[in-house]
Amino acid sequence: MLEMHQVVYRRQASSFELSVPRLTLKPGITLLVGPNGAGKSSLLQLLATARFPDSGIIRYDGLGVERDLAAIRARIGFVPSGVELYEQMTVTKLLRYFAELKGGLAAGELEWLIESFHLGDYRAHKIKTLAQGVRQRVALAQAWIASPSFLFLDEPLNALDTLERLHFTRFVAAHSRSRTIVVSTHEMNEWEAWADHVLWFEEGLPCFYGTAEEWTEGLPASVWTGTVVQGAHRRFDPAQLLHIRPEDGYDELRLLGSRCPGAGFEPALTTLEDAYFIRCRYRAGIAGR
Ligand SMILES: Nc1ncnc2c1ncn2[C@@H]1O[C@H](COP(=O)(O)OP(=O)(O)OP(=O)(O)O)[C@@H](O)[C@H]1O
Repeated sequence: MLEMHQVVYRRQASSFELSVPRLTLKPGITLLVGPNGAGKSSLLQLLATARFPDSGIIRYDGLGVERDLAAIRARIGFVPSGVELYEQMTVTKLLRYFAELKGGLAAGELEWLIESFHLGDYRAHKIKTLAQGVRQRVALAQAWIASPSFLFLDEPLNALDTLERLHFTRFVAAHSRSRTIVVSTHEMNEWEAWADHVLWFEEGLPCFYGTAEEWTEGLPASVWTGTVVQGAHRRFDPAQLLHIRPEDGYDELRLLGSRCPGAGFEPALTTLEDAYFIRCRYRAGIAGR
């Protein structure tokens, strides 16, 4: 359990302020979403103890940084955005080095990391020679050293190819039980099947935290799919339109609306990303904002 209480953090050399009055993050996968500059990376840096708040408290299963920083850090795995790795080290040496910082490798752990993150072909390769996606896999692998209870992943799918994205999201899901994992992402669709909770940030403030079901329920609009004659989509507000697929003589539409947009339309399942669009578009109409 991860608890934040009256946390305020002001970013130096900018007017940005992050403020979390009260928030308890539950075990499982929490998707951290919000626009550029909302404070997602800043929040993850605070949670990972890479930065400290100006005021307020963060507790990790009851432990606080003022007394138990080393013990807390030993239980955290962190992948910052744009992570920098030691370019001259080989993959094996780098993983061993990160493991030393966390108290050493358990028996078989190095092999498990190399296998889990598909790094077998790169053991003896220097970091500077690796493609971006392979570097990212090394960055992800180091976060799993020592089986952390808390994982903070800043846009972890960046640079991964399509198959590796699927592999990684499945891997995280398979290892999310009894861990608190916070994943910042602009790609909600890729986490659709695995997200337990959603945390929405805007301008340094949390404006929603709840289960994935709560995120998609009770919204002021739904998603509708249907067909219209070609060009007729122009009668809809462009902000409502999610997809337009031109077919032979007609357009297939997917759009947001508080009621059925007309004959030939039917309700569609609201995805996590749809709910994000709805919440942004109808913000003023959503209670609790
Ligand atoms: N290195 C920096 N120096 C000074 N200010 C910064 C720096 N990085 C971010 N900021 C400020 O902090 C604010 C929050 O940035 P942050 O990176 O936490 O947002 P974010 O939600 O992660 O954005 P993105 O989706 O683009 O990654 C930014 O608007 C910016 O003003």
